[in-house]
Amino acid sequence: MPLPKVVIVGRPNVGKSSLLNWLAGRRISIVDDVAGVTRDRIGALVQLAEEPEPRFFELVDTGGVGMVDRDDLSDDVDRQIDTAMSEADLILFVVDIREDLMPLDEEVAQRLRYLKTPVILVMNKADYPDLDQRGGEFYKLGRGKPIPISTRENRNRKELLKLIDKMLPDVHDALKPADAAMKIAVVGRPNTGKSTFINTLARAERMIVSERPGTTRDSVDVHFDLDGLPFLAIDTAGVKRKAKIKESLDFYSIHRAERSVRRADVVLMFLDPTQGITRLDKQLADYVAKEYKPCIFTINKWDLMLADRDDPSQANMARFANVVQHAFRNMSYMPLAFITAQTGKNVKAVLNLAQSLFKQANRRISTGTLNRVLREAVAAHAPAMRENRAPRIYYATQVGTAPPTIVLFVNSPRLFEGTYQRYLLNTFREKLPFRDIPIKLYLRARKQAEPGSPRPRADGDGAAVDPDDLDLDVMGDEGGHPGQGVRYLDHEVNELLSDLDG
Ligand SMILES: Nc1nc2c(ncn2[C@@H]2O[C@H](COP(=O)(O)OP(=O)(O)OP(=O)(O)O)[C@@H](O)[C@H]2O)c(=O)[nH]1
Ligand SMILES: Nc1nc2c(ncn2[C@@H]2O[C@H](COP(=O)(O)OP(=O)(O)OP(=O)(O)O)[C@@H](O)[C@H]2O)c(=O)[nH]1
Repeated sequence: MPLPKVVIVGRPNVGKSSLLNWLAGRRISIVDDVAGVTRDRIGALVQLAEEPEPRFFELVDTGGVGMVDRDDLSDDVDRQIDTAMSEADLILFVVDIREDLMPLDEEVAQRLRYLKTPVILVMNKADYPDLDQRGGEFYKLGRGKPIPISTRENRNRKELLKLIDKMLPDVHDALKPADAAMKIAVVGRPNTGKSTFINTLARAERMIVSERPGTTRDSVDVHFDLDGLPFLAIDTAGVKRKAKIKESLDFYSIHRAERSVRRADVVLMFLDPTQGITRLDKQLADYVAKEYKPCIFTINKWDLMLADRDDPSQANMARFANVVQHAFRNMSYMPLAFITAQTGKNVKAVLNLAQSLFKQANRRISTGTLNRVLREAVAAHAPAMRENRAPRIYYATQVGTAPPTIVLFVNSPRLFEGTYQRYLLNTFREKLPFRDIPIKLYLRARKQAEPGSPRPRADGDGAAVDPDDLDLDVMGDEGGHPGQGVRYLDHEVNELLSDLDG
């Protein structure tokens, strides 16, 4: 079961980040008084049901995703909707009840109109009940009965959570059918051979290929079958169309690549070994990591690196693997594949590997297994004392898939350093079937050692929040160790496609 995702949209300054902090039970908020402050998308884990069967959803604030161009706020709205569209199970559309209905509110409503995703219209800043009646105007947005709330005065938090609980579609139903195509995004700098790769796939006899328009202009989604497994290469530019404008990886194409990444189950990040690695490659890889997408560094044009026959290919691979590991040191779990798109060498193998990553991302580990691995990890290397307090881990549970999302119940999240969290993540990857993919880790405070006993709630509804009882921000998969876990893919046996061009 994937972790249900609730995404917040709305024009600047309506209180989107305040809402996120308030629902997540955070006292320290990351709120800024300046409208449209650039910040990264942030997420938090919100608990719906208590133990013994804790139930969570992930709340994502899309405000200020990427750059916000003040002159073109609708571009920002576009990005929010894009994110919501590709990720949300439920959307919280926030407006400011103390202001009139703004054109930008209407623009958001307009864009949401075409989505199937359920939407709750949230009127924020209803600091006292008299303000609620101002909300009549927002019925115009065509979203039914809006709910007035105040993050500042802590009004209607429980009511909103109840509504979210009711509206959140049963994610079991939303599960992909087993035979659904795996979506792969082929991204990378211009000229790295992405189109050649797709064309090679499209020409392969045993692949049934069909095209249909992708989400962006000039792009298509290419369906194909490989050994009975359906694949979908998304947002592929100009398949079979050889004449194309050599666009630089500018703002537009980064935007487009990011969109493909968001839609993808697995990303193939193309690199050209003859060109080295640039800042733009890093920017793209960072985005992939931030989205917790399984990814294969696909080093194409490997034929050119083999030109020097004196250099054994393995040594050459190891050298380039080192370069990649060094450049993307936080992403050492991502496997590498060396391919020659032009001849088809390893093209099939890279797709098999993608399939394996896809499976890993969708695996669910039982709480028993997870806690056995956790106990062993802690026994091998206990977290160090901090602030004269002993960090304690009670238990862990996997609350979602794709990415695998694990909640760790601890005495106080503050006591756990990043390095210890990374140690746990690496251990999980090593001992659980998550070897090649990012894992999301949340730390949550609970006071008692035994699951099942009541814990104080970081509820916000009048209850005092213990500063320790705050959600620690998601621990990303950062700071891996260069050189660790390098895997090459160069299966001679998988050269079935190698004579395509012949
Ligand atoms: N009166 C009142 N003000 C609020 C409430 N919630 C948020 N605010 C204020 O509204 C302003 C904007 O809040 P943010 O949470 O930064 O809004 P945002 O929608 O995330 O804004 P952007 O980051 O620009 O997209 C801040 O000054 C908050 O203090 C509320 O319930 N009542
Ligand atoms: N030697 C060699 N050349 C390749 C290989 N794959 C692609 N090329 C060449 O690299 C050049 C760029 O390939 P494209 O497939 O157009 O690259 P792209 O990434 O789609 O480029 P954009 O559409 O500009 O983003 C072409 O001249 C290809 O023939 C390969 O495996 N080996």
